[in-house]
Amino acid sequence: MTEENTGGDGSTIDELGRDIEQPLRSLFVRYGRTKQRRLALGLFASVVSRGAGLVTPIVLGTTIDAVFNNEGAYTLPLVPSAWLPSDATSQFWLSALLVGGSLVLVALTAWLRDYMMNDFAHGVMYDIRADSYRKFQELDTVFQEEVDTGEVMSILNNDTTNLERFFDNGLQDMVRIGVMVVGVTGILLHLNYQLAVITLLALPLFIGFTWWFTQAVEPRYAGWRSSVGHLNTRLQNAISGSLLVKTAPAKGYEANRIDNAAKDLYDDAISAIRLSVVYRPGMRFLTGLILFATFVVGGTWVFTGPPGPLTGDLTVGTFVVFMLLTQRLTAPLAKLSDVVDRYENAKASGKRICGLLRAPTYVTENPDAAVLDSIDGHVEFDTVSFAYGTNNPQSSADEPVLADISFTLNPGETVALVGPTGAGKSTIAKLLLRLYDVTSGEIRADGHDIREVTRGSLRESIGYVNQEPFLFDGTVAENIRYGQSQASDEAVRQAARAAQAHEFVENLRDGYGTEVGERGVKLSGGQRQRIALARVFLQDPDVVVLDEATASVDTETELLINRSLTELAEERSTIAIAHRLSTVCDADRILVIEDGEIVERGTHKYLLEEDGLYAMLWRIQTGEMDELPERLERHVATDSVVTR
Ligand SMILES: Nc1ncnc2c1ncn2[C@@H]1O[C@H](COP(=O)(O)OP(=O)(O)OP(=O)(O)O)[C@@H](O)[C@H]1O
Repeated sequence: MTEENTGGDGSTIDELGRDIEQPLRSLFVRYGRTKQRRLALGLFASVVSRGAGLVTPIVLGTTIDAVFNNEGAYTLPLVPSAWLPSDATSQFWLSALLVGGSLVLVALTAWLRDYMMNDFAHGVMYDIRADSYRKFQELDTVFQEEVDTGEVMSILNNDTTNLERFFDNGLQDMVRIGVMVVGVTGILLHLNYQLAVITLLALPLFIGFTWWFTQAVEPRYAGWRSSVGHLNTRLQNAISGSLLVKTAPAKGYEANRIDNAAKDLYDDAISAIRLSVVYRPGMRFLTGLILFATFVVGGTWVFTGPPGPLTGDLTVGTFVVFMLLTQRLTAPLAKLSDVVDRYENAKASGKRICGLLRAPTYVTENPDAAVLDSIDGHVEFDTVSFAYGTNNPQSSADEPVLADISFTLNPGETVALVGPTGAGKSTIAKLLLRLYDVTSGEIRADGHDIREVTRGSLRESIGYVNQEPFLFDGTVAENIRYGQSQASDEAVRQAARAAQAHEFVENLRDGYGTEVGERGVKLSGGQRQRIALARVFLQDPDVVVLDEATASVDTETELLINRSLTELAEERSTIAIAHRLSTVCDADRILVIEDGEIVERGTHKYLLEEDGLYAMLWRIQTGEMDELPERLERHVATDSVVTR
């Protein structure tokens, strides 16, 4: 499996993993290598443990014949006769010693096997989980936007659990089956090859039946895993949008959609299970058949001598050993169905995990990228053009969104971006954070092309606050400290004071230790916004990007927040995006964006005098104009894209 760009065939994770022939081997090679010693020890212990388990039935057979029935010599496979005692008492005690010793050996090696194999399996799964998340985090923003959250959750959760089950128990069962088939077959052939052939006659049936099952079930398992992802996506959407679901007019709409996704999952699961319920009992029947055939042929042989074309003697002892060993053979063979079932399920999951791991990235980090220590806040956009599709060839969003954007932000200055909805303002901010790469042109921070500096250091130098700040489930202090875990309590308080948050936080039930709930639901929109601002104050960046930071709060809170925004912008280079022009009329420069282009630029006063789009927007907002001019109506009616 390689991680380089795969290009072409669709964008979903299922599609990316579909052509991988051996996903489990790929994952095993990639993640198991560093844990080879544990695996080797585990496998060795497993072989010894299973082998030692065969000692009891073998010893039992020879003891019955030679010691109790006085029939035949006291022999043991692989042990020269000269080493064995000749009197019955010594033979009996040697048998007792071997049975007791093998019991101890089985217990010790079983412990070593379980310890090593579990350590190996869980270690591999830990690496796969951590890597899958890291990979998802590294993926291009455009790709992340195309993949559903539920889908990724189901890969990180359900698919890895499926794989864990296989690496954990499946591998052990495979070894067990291998040792039993090879070991027991060898012993049976050694004891009485003619009866052994009867016993082993059903083996080709096992193989054929299992082959049929794997071929038939593989696509069904892939469909099942994919349906789990779809249902997760629907559930995730419905749960996070539960307010809309509750208040939307069409009451049963979401429930119906979940119902449909659940029904698809049911259909796919049942279609795979239908095969599995034929296969499993079928395998059990075949194993029973082996036992039955051995019992009937062997029993007749002991009673009346060799049946049919068979020749020679079969002693009671050998017959007992045959039955005991055949049981040891059929029990793991019956389990083969579980292993194959688990393997096929894990294979389908493995494909999805590999799909995620091989997802191509286009916004990549230059290996020689410099670390941006601290910048003096000088930012330049130089003839920047952008289309979302260029960051992901599979994307259909290939229309240009920005064209020839050029402007300079000098240290300490505030540049405001205003303009109709969909004009491209937020896209400009996201390009500066390198969430996407420009299609052409260049963005420079302190003279460095931002593609030539590490993304981490670039983003550390830029504080970003948007309209819907995200809070994690945790305390107020943890949220302010997010990403800066070393910050002292005093620094957190100071940041909260600067963000006008300290007072309300102190009044919460547990002050800074108050739990904010998932996504901060226990706080109001304005409170969440101030916590997010405190986070940026603590970060103390050189450049601040405020994307509609006050859009979702009431006028009183806006006044409070504006006070802290002014403080935040002081001595820092600031890009402020706003619809409410009153919040940016003091900016050093205002850029008016329309259809992805800068159509006007200047100070508030200058732009009013120019009497262009800005003046039009201003008059509407101040109530001087109450009819929407045609130029603006067009923007509301259509989604703006660059038209030339
Ligand atoms: N992830 C995306 N993939 C594809 N197209 C996008 C994406 N995000 C935004 N767009 C498109 O890019 C254009 C500019 O969007 P952007 O969010 O930059 O506008 P905006 O000026 O910030 O709008 P608003 O003022 O409404 O926030 C719009 O046509 C939008 O549909």
